[in-house]
Amino acid sequence: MMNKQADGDPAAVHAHGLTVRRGTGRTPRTVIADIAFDVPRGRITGLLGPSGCGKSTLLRAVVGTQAHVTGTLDVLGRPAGHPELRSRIGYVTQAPSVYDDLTVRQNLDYFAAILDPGRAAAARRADAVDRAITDVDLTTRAGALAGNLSGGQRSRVSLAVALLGAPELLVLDEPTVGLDPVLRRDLWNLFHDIAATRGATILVSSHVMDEAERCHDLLLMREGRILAQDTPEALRARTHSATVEEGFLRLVDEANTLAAREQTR
Ligand SMILES: Nc1ncnc2c1ncn2[C@@H]1O[C@H](COP(=O)(O)OP(=O)(O)OP(=O)(O)O)[C@@H](O)[C@H]1O
Repeated sequence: MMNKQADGDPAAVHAHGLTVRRGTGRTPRTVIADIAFDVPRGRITGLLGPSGCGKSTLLRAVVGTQAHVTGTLDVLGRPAGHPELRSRIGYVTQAPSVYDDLTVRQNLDYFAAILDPGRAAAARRADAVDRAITDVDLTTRAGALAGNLSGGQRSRVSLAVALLGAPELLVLDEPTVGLDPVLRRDLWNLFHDIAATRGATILVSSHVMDEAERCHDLLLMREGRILAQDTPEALRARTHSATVEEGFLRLVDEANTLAAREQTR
């Protein structure tokens, strides 16, 4: 069954009874356990949680690169991993896939040629590359070797690659990791610009709780489970907390108390 948003549009991502096991051998470990959530279209949803809670695994499941996924996982109206989704999703992994010995523009030309091959598509490819470079604000660095860029600029090249096919859904795995506060702020402003101008849905993970305040919607994750799905404002109000981080910690304490009670029954 496809889930509907409040305005009647199907959610960009709909998960129900979603379980993921990882590891080789006879007994792969359950790292995501029977979760349900929705990612609304046209908004920025932050997937927040501590290191190792399963964020990358969940994002890999959404883009269709994760094995041992069971349950319902619909993405843009298709089951995750459907071939039709390849051109509709942009995915930026934690390790930026940028060639250091190519310039920014050459990197983009290369990936554009894979996405939209053939001589007949040359003009369309050039437009897509120009637009992606402009969108990530790297016009003045288009001729620079990727190996000579700063960490923040390299992240923006990765993002530009993901934007090439004009994706409806952008999946970003901890894009701000290792960046200083100014670069992190700039990148978050860029995500908002992209969501607003391209109308794209953005699903972005982070383990830095203050980044939660920058999202429209939140999925708070802990130990392979969704602890809460809410807007930052609603979460703060519901948990009587000044920040999302404080609210998250309250929910963790509540979950721990509940689990302890269950155990003593
Ligand atoms: N290739 C793998 N084989 C087996 N287990 C794995 C593998 N990769 C990750 N895991 C386990 O799956 C769990 C979730 O890992 P995952 O990388 O999804 O977490 P994360 O929240 O993205 O962490 P981080 O913020 O550090 O990137 C962890 O317990 C991890 O040890």
